[in-house]
Amino acid sequence: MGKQESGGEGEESGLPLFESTSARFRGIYRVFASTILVGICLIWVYRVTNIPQPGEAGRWAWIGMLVAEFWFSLYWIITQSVRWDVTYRRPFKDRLSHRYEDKLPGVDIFICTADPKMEPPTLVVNTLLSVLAYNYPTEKLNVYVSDDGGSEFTFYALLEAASFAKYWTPFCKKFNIEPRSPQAYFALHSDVHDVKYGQEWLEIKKLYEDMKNRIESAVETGKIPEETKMQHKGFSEWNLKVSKNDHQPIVQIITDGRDTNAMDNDGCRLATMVYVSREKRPQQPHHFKAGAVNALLRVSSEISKAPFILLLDCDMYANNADSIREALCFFLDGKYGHEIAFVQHPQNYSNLTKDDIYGSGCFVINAVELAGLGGYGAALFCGTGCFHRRECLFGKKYTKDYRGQRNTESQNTIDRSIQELEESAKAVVTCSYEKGTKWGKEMGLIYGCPVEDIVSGLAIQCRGWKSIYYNPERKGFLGISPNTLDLALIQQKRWCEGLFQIFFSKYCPFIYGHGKIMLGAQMGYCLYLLWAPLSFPTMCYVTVPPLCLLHGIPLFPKVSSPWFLAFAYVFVAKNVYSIIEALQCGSSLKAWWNLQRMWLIRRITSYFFAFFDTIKRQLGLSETDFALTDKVMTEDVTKRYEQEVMEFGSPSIMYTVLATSALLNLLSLVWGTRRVAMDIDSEASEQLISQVFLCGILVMINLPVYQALFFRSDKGHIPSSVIFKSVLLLTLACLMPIY
Ligand SMILES: O=c1ccn([C@@H]2O[C@H](COP(=O)(O)OP(=O)(O)O[C@H]3O[C@H](CO)[C@@H](O)[C@H](O)[C@H]3O)[C@@H](O)[C@H]2O)c(=O)[nH]1
Ligand SMILES: [Mn+2]
Repeated sequence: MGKQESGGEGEESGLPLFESTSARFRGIYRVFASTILVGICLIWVYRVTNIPQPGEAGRWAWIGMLVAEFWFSLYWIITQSVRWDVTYRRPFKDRLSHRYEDKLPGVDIFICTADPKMEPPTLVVNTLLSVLAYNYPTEKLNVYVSDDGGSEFTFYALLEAASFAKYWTPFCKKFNIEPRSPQAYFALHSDVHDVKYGQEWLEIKKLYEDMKNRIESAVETGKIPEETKMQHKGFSEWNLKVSKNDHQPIVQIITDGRDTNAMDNDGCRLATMVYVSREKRPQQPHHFKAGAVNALLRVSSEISKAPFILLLDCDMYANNADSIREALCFFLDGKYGHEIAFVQHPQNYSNLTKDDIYGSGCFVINAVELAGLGGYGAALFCGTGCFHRRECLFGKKYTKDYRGQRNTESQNTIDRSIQELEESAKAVVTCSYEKGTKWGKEMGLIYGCPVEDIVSGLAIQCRGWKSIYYNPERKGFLGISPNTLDLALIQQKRWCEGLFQIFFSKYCPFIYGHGKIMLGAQMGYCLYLLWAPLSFPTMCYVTVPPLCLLHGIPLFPKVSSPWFLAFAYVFVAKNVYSIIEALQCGSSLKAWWNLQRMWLIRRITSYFFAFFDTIKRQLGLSETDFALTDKVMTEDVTKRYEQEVMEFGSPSIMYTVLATSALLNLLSLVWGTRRVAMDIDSEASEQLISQVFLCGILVMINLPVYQALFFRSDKGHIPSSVIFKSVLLLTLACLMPIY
C-alpha cells in the first residue's frame, strides 16, 4: 500500500478515505541499529575466539553463553523487521459521511462470552450497550452474543439490556457522551454536578443501577423473576436440562431490527439483537472461541448477513463512538479499500494500574511493533477489536478483479418470520453441522490452536488480502487485563504455546507465507511465534553467570579490555533506546522497569513451560486447551492490585523456578561483592566485575520476589512450600561442579 498518499483520484472513487504516513527519523534509527549490530558481531568474535581449552573449567558454561548470546542476537535482528518501516493510518470519516451517508452498509457485531462466573452478565451487558450506542444508524447494526456458558442468566441480562438500550442509546447520542459503556461512563463521571444535563443524567443512572441490581440479584439468588420468565418464550429452552457443556442449540432473536414499528425512546429504530448458544455435547470438540465465532458467522448469515463484522470479547467495550465509521473508511476507500480484509485495533485495557505492574500495557508493542507489521500490510489479527470483511472470513481468495461488494444492503431475510430465522439458525449451530465441511480449516477461524486469531489472520493474508493496523489517539476498545501474577502467567503461557505451535505447523510464516507476504512480515510474525525458545537463553543468562561467579570462573572480558566496550555498548545502547522508545509510547519509567521484570519472569516461567508443553502436544501427548481469564476478583486482591503489590499466593511450580533464580543471584551477589572487595587489584577480580554487576541488576529486578518470599504476610506472599523447594534446588545447584 502506498505511503504518504492513498486512495485514487478517479471520478468514482473521489478523495482518499484514509492516508498512511511513515514514522519520522527512520534513517537515523537505521544507522543507530547498525552500530548495535556491529557491537553484537564483536561480541560473537570475542566469544568464539576465547573459548576455554578442553579440560579448562567453565568451557561448557562459556559455550552456553555463546549460544545464548547468538540466540538473543538473532531475536534482536528479528525485532528490527518491525521497526524498519513503522506506518500510521488516518481515516477521514467526514469524507465517508459525505459520500456514503445514505448507503452505509450493515455491520454485524459479534460478542463472545464463555462463563457467567468468570465473565459476569453485567460485564457482557456493558459491552453490548456500548456497541448499540455507536454513532451509526441503529437499524443497520446487528449484535450477536455467543454464550459458551449456555447460561440463562446471560440470556436474562440481554433481555434487560434490550429494554434499557431504548433509553441508553438516545441518551448517549443526544449528549454525545463517551465512553458509552454505562459502567465505564458512570465511573468516569460520578458526580451529577459535573454534568450540564443533570436531570436526564440522574434518571438514566437510576435506570442503569436498577437494571444492574436486577441482573446481579438474579445471579446471586439463582432465580430469575417469574413474570419475566413468563413474558419471554426464550426461557423455555432452559426447561430442558442445560449445562455448560451439554445442551441443545439455542438461538433467540431478542429484538428484530427489521421491525419498523419497534422504536427506542427517541423514535429511532432498533438494532437486531440475537442470543446464540451453540449446541454442546460432552465428547464433541467445540474448539473454544474459534468454534464460537464460526457458529456466529453462520447464524449471522442466516439472519442479517452484513458485509462487515466487528469481533469483540465480552470484556472489550467500545470506547469511541465513531469506530465503525473509521473502519469503513479503510474498507470503502476507492483505491485500496477492496484489498483490505480486516482492520485491527490494538488491545488496550481499562484496568491498568499507574505503573502497569504486570506489564499488560504493551505500550511499545502497540505503538511501534504492530504498526511496523501493519506497514507491510500484514497487521496481526488479535481476536478482538477487529473489523472484518465477511467474505474474507469465509475463505474467499483475493483476486485482481475483485472490487468489493457492490450491493451492501442485505435483502435475503425480509420475508422470513422470526421463528423461521431462529429455526434455520439453530440448524447451523449443531455439533454435527461442521462434520465433513471446511469449517475450521479453510472457512472461518482455524481450529486447533490456542491463538486462533493470529493463525487465522495469517491465513487470510496468505490468501492475498491486506490488513490494516489502526491505533487511534482515542482508544477504540478497552478490555480487562489479568490482575494477578498467576492469571498473567497463565495467559502468557496459553499465548506462547499457541504461537510456538504455529511456528511448527504448516502455517509457519516462512513456509506458508513464502511469496505471499513480505519477508519483513514473515520475520515480524516470528517476533511473537518464537517467544517460547527465548526462554532458554534467558534461563542461561540468569543461572550460568551467578553460578560461575560462585566458583570464581570469569565469563566476560576485563573492564580494561577493549572487548569490554562491545558488551558495554550493546547493553547501554539497547537499554537506553528501549527506555526512550517506551517513554515516547506513553509508558512511565517505572512501568518500563516493571515490564523488564515481567519479561524476565515470563521467559523463565510461562515461556519455559510453554516450550515443553508445545513439544508434548507436537508428539500428540496432550490436547489443545483454552484457560479462560477470570475477570472478577476478591476485594483483598483488588486492593493489592491497586497498590501495585505483586500477587503470588499459589504454590505454583512457576514460582519455584522464579524464586530459585532470584535466590541464586542474591547469593552470588553477596559472595561476589565480598570477593571483589577483598582483593581489589587482582586480575581475576577485575574479570568478575561484570558478573557481579549482572547479578546486581537481577537482584534489583527481583526485589518484589524477595519481599514476597521473606517479608510479606498477606495472602499474596509466596507460600513456604515454594521457599523450601527453592532452597533445596539452590543447594543442589551450588554443589554442582561447573564444566
Ligand atoms: O470456549 C471459549 C473460550 C473463550 N471464549 C471467549 O474468548 C474470549 C477471550 O478469552 P479470555 O479468557 O479473555 O482470553 P484472553 O487471553 O484475554 O484473549 C486474548 O487471546 C485470545 C487468544 O488466545 C483471543 O482469542 C482473544 O481475542 C484475546 O483477547 C472471551 O470473550 C471468551 O468469552 C469463548 O467464547 N469460548
Ligand atoms: Mn480477555
